[in-house]
Amino acid sequence: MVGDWKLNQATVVAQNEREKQLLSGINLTFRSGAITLLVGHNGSGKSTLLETIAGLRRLHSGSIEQGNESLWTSEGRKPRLNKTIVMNTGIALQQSESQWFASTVREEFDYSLKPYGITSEEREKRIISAMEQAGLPLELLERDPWTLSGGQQRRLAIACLLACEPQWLLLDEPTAGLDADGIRRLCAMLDAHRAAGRGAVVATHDLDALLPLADEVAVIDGGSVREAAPAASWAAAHAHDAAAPQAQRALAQLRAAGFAPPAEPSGAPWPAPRELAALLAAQRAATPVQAAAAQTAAACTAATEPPPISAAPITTTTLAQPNRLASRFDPRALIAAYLLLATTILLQHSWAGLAVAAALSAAALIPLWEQIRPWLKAIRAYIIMIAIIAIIAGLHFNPVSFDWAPAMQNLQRFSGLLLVMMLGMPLMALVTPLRVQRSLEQTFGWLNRFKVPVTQVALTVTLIFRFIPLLADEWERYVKIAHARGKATTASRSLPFRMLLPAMVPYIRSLLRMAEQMADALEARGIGHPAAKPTQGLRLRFSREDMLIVIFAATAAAILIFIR
Ligand SMILES: Nc1ncnc2c1ncn2[C@@H]1O[C@H](COP(=O)(O)OP(=O)(O)OP(=O)(O)O)[C@@H](O)[C@H]1O
Repeated sequence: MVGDWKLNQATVVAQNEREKQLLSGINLTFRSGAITLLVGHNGSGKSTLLETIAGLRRLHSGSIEQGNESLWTSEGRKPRLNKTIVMNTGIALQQSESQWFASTVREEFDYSLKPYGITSEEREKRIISAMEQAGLPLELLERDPWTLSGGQQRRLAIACLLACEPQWLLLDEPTAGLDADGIRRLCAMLDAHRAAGRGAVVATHDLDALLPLADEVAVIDGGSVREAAPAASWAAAHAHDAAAPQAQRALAQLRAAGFAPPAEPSGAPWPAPRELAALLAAQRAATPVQAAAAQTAAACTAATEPPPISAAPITTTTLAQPNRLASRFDPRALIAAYLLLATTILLQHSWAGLAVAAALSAAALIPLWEQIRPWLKAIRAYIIMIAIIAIIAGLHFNPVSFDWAPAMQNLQRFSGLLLVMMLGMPLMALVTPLRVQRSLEQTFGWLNRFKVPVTQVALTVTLIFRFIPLLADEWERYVKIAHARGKATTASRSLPFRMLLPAMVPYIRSLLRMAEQMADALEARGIGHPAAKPTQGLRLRFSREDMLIVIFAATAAAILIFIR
């Protein structure tokens, strides 16, 4: 039997917004030989917590231990994951059905089992047993995993985990997409896992299926633990709230309006559904239609609000802030400013010109530092690449010497490009795809008269714009999957070289699928229909701030042309 998981003041911040806490000060113990459910609203932090326990997210502060061993070790230059714990733990991420790396189901098992170095007989035995437990016919072993149905892929994800026989299972929404038989098998598997003295932490909204099986429940809210209790007592006190918050609010309103008797301390905490329906019908009959509708709407709104927090307080930084920056500026001002600066930077042929361009770019970028931060690694890689290219350009081998002129020429050309790229980086965060589409339609709509397909071009540009950040997100997802399945011990974002290629191939396949979906989206949104109307609901207006941006860019461009 392995040790319990202990989280001590575990805090995690968003990778690209370090002031945003995703988990704050989590103190929890997950008992070995027990099943713990993580419950909470959408976005409360359950997946983040599971990924943090699995070492797929770095801790900002605090510690995580399994038994007496720490999850993170700092031997050597960089923090690494504890190999024993990594091998003990199996995680199924939220979209575990879209994680395939190999061309057949059998090879998927091989990929998952590779880090364990078991014999081929043992491997075969485990594969067959896992397929049977998951209810998958053995003839599927030679099929391409992507051709299985959604539910079969879910079952396969669980089967791949089972084959590794981990001591700890971390499951994110494991019942999603499973039919009744799949859920029954999952519960039986969890039961057997626990009976063998092993532990599981399961993030779920499916209390009907999993609460009867659970030993403990931890309620996550706003990245903090709101409550942790034995499952039986939690179910007695809260199951009704979790299962039917809307109905509970409606009952409270019925009581307040005198349509339902007040709750009696010794009576049932909850009326039977039939009784509640009868009370609602009585209230409807007595209340004018509009007032009843308003009351129902209020009940629904209240039901979506998170409940008050009784334990660890949430700081304002843990709450998601709407991206106001993206709707602050007119995309036309930003694009015009970018084009003015980028063109005049590329015209510079002297170091003095580049230095002035760098100073002007810095003036524009310093207020946007938070939007540049996610790109820092890419910028560093580009600078290293420029240096290498310059050295190669200057090197002569016969005889060995270094010619500074071509080296500096290359350095100058690529430095200008770096400034242009850096100015473009924050643009993604400063505009939304819809606003870009609207700005193109509003500016060039008059060309429709001359049969120029402005709407179609605007929609295409917009979707491409939307596609670019998805590339990075999808890569990050595959890195996480490769990390978890390959049992890497490096810090979660840096994949060991040997795992890069296996992650690359499915990533490219996934991009192709996304491109197909984009083409479908284009058609669905009217790209092939000339009668389709542009998005008229939004009217962009040039503000004083937009004007200032353009004036700053025009002045900078004039200076750059002058010194060129
Ligand atoms: N890399 C990130 N950068 C910024 N915010 C993030 C990042 N990853 C997660 N979040 C935010 O952290 C919060 C918690 O997300 P998480 O996926 O853990 O929620 P969850 O409880 O699993 O939700 P669900 O029930 O919908 O699956 C969300 O508000 C999410 O937007």
